[in-house]
Parts: sequence; structure tokens; C-alpha cells
Amino acid sequence: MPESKRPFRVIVVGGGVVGLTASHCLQKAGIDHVVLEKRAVVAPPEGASIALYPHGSRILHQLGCFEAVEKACVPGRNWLTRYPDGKKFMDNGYFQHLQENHGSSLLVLERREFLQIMYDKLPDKSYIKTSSGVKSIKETPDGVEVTLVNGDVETGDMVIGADGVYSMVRSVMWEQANKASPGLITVQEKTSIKTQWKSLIGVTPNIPELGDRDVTVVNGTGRSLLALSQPDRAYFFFIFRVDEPFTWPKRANYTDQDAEDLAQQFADHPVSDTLVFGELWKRRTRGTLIPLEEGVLTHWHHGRIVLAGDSAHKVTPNIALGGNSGIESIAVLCNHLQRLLQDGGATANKPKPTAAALDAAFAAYQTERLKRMQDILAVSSLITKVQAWDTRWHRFMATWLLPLQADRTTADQMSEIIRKGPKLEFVEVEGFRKGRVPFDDERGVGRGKGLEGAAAPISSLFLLLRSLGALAAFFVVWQGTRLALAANI
Ligand SMILES: Cc1cc2nc3c(=O)[nH]c(=O)nc-3n(C[C@H](O)[C@H](O)[C@H](O)COP(=O)(O)OP(=O)(O)OC[C@H]3O[C@@H](n4cnc5c(N)ncnc54)[C@H](O)[C@@H]3O)c2cc1C
Repeated sequence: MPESKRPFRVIVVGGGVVGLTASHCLQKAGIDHVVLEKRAVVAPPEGASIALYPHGSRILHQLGCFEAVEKACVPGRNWLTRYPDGKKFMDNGYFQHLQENHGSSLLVLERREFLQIMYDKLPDKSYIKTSSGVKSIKETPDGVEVTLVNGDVETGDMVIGADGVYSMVRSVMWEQANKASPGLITVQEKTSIKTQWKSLIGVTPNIPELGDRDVTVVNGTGRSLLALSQPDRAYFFFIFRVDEPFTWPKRANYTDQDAEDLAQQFADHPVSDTLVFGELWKRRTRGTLIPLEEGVLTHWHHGRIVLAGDSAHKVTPNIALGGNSGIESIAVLCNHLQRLLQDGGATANKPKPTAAALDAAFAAYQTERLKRMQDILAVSSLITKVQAWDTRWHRFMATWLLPLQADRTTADQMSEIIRKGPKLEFVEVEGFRKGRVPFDDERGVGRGKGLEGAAAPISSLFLLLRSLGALAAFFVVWQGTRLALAANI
């Protein structure tokens, strides 16, 4: 097709969580695209679980995928927190409270199964090209040329980098940005993707001690262990501080032997009062050691390239917000693209948006997302540290402040994040569950806000103040009771 007659076309690099969600959104928006995935299959047998919160689920509902995701798992029940010796010290109704707040709770399913559902539910699968690793990207005066490892060339009008935390699209973008505006992408930004943690992750057949739908979090000094059970299997994440933190472009390539050695070293680490980690590891059907990177970039776009998902914002997995955030980001980006192209710009007959209009849409997307992702990074990072008793202060928070919170407080704090989640603005949302906490857009609150707002966000200071309040109330009641007893009232 001659260049001028080609409709506006998006090239998505990466067919993971964000790439597949991108195809759903772009198909709904009627925008031509191709998703280029380097692997031979979209759902390889890798990773462990993915947990979806109601704000991610709401977008999946808009895309027609929520029902299948919900069917693939059973709702969670207990959230148990244990000391390093396996003794339980907290048990809260997190799942139940989330359910009450939002009408749906946290859904835990195998990551591979989630990716397969996202693929199976695509209205048109011909947009997805597997075995299509991208080698290079060139911006031309009126578009982009993307060259694959196999020599094929894809042309389009823009590139979405949905190629994960070690994104090659981002490297190309940085190079082009610094060429066009020397000094724009600084060393500080490039090295803001840090690795401070690593994790043994895996899947085992169900182990009765872990329940059939529960989350177990074992605290430790410099480590934490998370196990998520379902009736037929359990997923585990044994998270450790790395000896020497490092930043991009260094990348840890752990071997099977590294995983085995670490697992053996901590084989006797309790998971409950009757189970040790070695028993999980021995029964695993899959297990590996991976680095856990974290960081949020300050530049998410340049020229005709824009980033979404782990390529722009990466968080630790302790509160399961990484994938949910990627789904949010791609939904917001597609909202801006749909708005830009709605007057016929997506068709071959109308003039395409100018580079400046595209740049403005990308900038609006970044503005809408940046603060929220910085806040989510801070919360994820804090919880990772609290669960691993990273310092005495984190240990105090884990063992004194959090247990003093009311049973539903943790869920209510998470609801502060959930209610600010975006939706696709050009797709019907009717029929999604509702709970006692409406989404901000249902209350007419504007887009682009961070976690600050009417209710309290999660932070060290907030936890301290709330817990000091609880201590003060306890002291007043205790003194009152003592005085009343003394006075024989
Ligand atoms: C242990 C662990 C547990 C997690 N648990 C949760 C959870 O419970 N809930 C949650 O919300 N999030 C969770 N996350 C985070 C979540 O998995 C990620 O945030 C999410 O997968 C990011 O999606 P993405 O599409 O941006 O990147 P990825 O899923 O990494 O996908 C990138 C894709 O790009 C492809 N690719 C890379 N380079 C190229 C190239 N040059 N050409 C073509 N294709 C390329 C890759 O093959 C891959 O398929 C977890 C993460 C980890 C590590």
C-alpha cells in the first residue's frame, strides 16, 4: 500500500501482559497495529502467578476478558502473616474486605494462563506476530521503520515499547533523545532502575498446610516468603536482599545452579509452623531465581516512541501492582490515541496527526500516569522492606504498627489505590461489579491524581500516626477500666 494511503498504524514491541492488552484496546479503538513478540508462543511456561486487583479487572471487563480470568481461579480467603519461625501473628480478612469495597477481590491465577486467556479472547489474533524479535528502530520523516531479527521490516506511525524492564525500545529512545536534545536523558534517570532484591519463584501442586485459597507471608530479616494457594496448586516467592545492589544496564543472569544453591541454603526456613521451604522447593513443577528491579522513569516518550508497562515503571511484586499498573498505563495511552484519532485520523482517507500532535498526546499520557506510578513504586518498595524487616524501623512497623491496625485497614488502604484506577474511556464499563467504594470517575473526580486525596494513603508516617492513635485509645480505655475497677464502679 502506498505510504500516504496506509491507515495510522501502531507498532507494539512485546507481546507480554501489556502488549496483549494493547492489542485488545487498539482493536476496540479501531486503530491498525501489529504486536511483535520475540518468543515463539505468547504464553510460555514461565513465571509463577499474577494477581489482579479490581482496577485491573475493571479494564479486563471492558475488554471482555474478566469473566474468563475469574473462572480460572477461586476467590481468596485468608491473609496470614508469620514470624520467621513460622508462627502466625496476623490473620486478616483482606480478600473479604476488598470484595466488600469493590464487589470483586484480588484474583490469583497462573501468569501463563492469564496470558493465554488474553490471547484467546482477542477478537482478531492476526495482529499478533510471534517469533518476531525486534532488532532496530528507525524514525523516518513521516513514520517509523522497525527491523526484525529475521530481516523483515514493519512500517508504522509510532512505536509502543511494551518490551519489559530491559526494553530495547527504551534504549533506542534514549539514544535518539540525547542525539536530538543533548543531556535530556541523564545518567541519573538511566540508573534509576535498581535491583535490590532477588526472588526464588515457582509453582507446586497444592500443599494442604498452605490452604486452598490463602496468602501466607513469612517475615524475615533481609528476606520474606510469600505463598499463594489455590485448590490445585500454590505459587511461591522467596525474596532476598541482594548482597550488592546494582542498576541498569547491569543485569543479573542467575543460573539453575544459583537457584538450587540458594534454595538449599534456606531449605529449613519455615513457611508455617509445620512446613519448611525445602518441602515446597522439592515438590515444585517449576522454579527459578530472578532479579526484582524497581524504578520509575521520568521520560516515557520521545519522537514517535512511547513506553508502557515495565519498560517505563517497574515495581517489586509484594503487593502485586506491576502488571495491574501496566494494564492501566496501556489503557490510558490508548485513551489518548483514540481521542487523537477519533475524527477519522485512524483511517487511510484522512490526514494523519502531525508529529507535534502525537508528541502532545504522549506528553498528556505521561502526565496522567507519572505521579501515580511514583506513588505506587513508593508503596510497593515500602511493603517489600516491611515484610523483609529491612531496618529496625521496618521490623517495628511489621510487628507492632501493622498488627495494631483494624482488620479492614489494609484493604481500605489498598482501596485508596484501586479507586483511582483509570478505565478505557471509549468502551462501555456497564455491568462491572460495584462495592462500597466507588471508583473516582464514578464520583466525577478528575483523572491524573496521585494517591493523595480524601482518605489516608499508605506511608510510614501514616502508619505511625494511626498506630499511635490506636495506642492512645487503648491507654485511655485501659486506664478508665483500671480506675473504674479501683473505684468499684
Ligand atoms: C515474581 C513476580 C511476580 C509478579 N506478580 C505480579 C502480580 O501478582 N500482579 C501484578 O500485577 N504484577 C505482578 N508482577 C509484575 C508483572 O509481571 C509485570 O509488571 C508485567 O509482566 C509487565 O508486563 P510488560 O508487558 O510490561 O512486560 P513483560 O511481561 O516482561 O513482557 C515483555 C514482552 O516483550 C518481549 N520482548 C522483549 N524484547 C523484545 C524484542 N526486542 N522484540 C520483541 N519482543 C520483545 C518479551 O518476550 C515479553 O513477552 C510480578 C512480577 C514478578 C517478577
